Amino acid sequence: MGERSPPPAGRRTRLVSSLVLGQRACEVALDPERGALEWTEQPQPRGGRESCAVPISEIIAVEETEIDKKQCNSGKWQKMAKPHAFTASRPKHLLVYINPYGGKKQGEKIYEQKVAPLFSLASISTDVIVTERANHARDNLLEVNLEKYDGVVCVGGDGMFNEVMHGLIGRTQKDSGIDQNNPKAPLVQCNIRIGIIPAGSTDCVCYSTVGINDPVTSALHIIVGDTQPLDVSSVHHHDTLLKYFVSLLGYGFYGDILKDSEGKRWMGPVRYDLSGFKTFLSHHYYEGTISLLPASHAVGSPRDKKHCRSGCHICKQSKQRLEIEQKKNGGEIKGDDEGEWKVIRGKFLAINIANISCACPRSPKGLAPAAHLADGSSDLILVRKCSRFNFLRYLIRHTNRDDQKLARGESWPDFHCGMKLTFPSKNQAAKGVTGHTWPCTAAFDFSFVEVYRIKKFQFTSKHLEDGDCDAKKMQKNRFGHFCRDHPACCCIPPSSTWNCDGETLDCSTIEVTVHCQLMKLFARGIERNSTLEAVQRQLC
Ligand SMILES: Nc1ncnc2c1ncn2[C@@H]1O[C@H](COP(=O)(O)OP(=O)(O)OP(=O)(O)O)[C@@H](O)[C@H]1O
Repeated sequence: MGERSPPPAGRRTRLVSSLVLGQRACEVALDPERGALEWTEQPQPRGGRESCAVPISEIIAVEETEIDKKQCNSGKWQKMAKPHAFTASRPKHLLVYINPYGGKKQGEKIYEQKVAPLFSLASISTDVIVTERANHARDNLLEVNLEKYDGVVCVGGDGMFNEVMHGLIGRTQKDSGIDQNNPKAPLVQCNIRIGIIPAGSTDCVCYSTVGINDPVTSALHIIVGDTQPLDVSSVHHHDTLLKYFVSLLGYGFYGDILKDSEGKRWMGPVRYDLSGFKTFLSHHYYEGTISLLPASHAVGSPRDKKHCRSGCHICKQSKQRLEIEQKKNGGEIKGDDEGEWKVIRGKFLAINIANISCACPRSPKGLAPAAHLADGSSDLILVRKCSRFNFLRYLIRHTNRDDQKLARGESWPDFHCGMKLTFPSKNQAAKGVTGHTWPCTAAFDFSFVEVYRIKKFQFTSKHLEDGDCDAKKMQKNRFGHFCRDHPACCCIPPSSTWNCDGETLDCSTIEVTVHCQLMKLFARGIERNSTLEAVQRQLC
């Protein structure tokens, strides 16, 4: 480096040099205007010239060699004098929590073999804590001196991320004197970013925010200091905070599956398939009253095809509109000024609130394909009482093609985090197996399914509205007579359980509030032309 080429008219000086890549000679240029390092092959006698560029902000380390040295294969990577100089957002010091028991118990190995060497190459120093019990990371975050860290990394699955998130949100509110038990309290945004190194069973949050479950990709997002804001919802029972969630809050079908699977932990992930099958057969519905506050600020709808992608303009616009709305209300979240509540009563097989798409490798589109990561809203999906056959069609349709064709070789839904889709084998495709045609186009188009984009939500189970005496009557009926509607179990349970990001909640009466961009991740959202985009395109 060091040679200067004459600057093209109207452009700033570029730093130009040459580089030998194997047998090929390249011209290398540092272009400050584009913020890119470009290299172009010298023109070949037979023509053809390849050009590549990498954003300067994504360079992790530089190898330094002596100019006249013919052989430069020392393999020694030099750390740059100012390794963090490229962008101010790069982390220098990280706090890392590893769950040694998450997923296939590979957390420590994944971190040591795939992530730690990259952090070291990028001159990032770390304090590593291997957790010794559940909630170790959460409790530690409530006390540790966070000022010296530029980010927190969790190595594990969704449960581990949830723990770290609860620790950071709790710590931020505690430091700011905010009462988390007050459902109307405006929570303070957490400024410290979380990086997720996927090492769990599902890793839905990582998949929905990065587009792939790959420890190296996640490590690179952390190193280059990417930032992805993320909405978080709080769940209260009267004046008590129950939990926060970022992906799914489900009542009825998904709550019952989780409840049933709890006693089968020893079976591993297959327990969800078994409990799912059992819950599907029992076909329980639950009565209750839903009150929802539509997300009037949100641009778009749960039915549109504008999926949340890197640098999403829908998230940006929605946040701006929400801020204007809140300023109009004097910066406070006040009851009536926020909009008109809608009340829905009925019998439901499933009530799902999705903060994000809930995509995962087994369900690449997710439960709510159009849900956004940071628009201050959630997608509410109500599945009203319907026949078992129709409910199965709905479950299968979740990972179905939108063009009215059921995926060829369709299979039983995957109940763990979404629905399973089976593609035809090459042989089947060659034989022209094309699948069936159903009368509806997408999961949300069934007459018994309703979807809303919301910012607040309340639910009261019918047995609580009617008073405890009705619940007692139902308990009595349990052994009294055969239940016509529910032959599988002989009675209707008075209420289901809420499945809150994979954990059960004890209360059925709850209040949910979406907090716009409460958290920040080391991620950049799903990029266009990513692996996930390719899979999703295949599905549409
Ligand atoms: N040392 C530990 N011993 C026991 N449990 C732990 C420990 N560290 C963390 N946990 C708990 O283990 C639970 C599950 O962990 P994690 O999410 O990493 O894996 P997983 O359940 O296999 O993956 P996923 O949540 O993606 O399905 C978390 O709720 C976390 O609180």
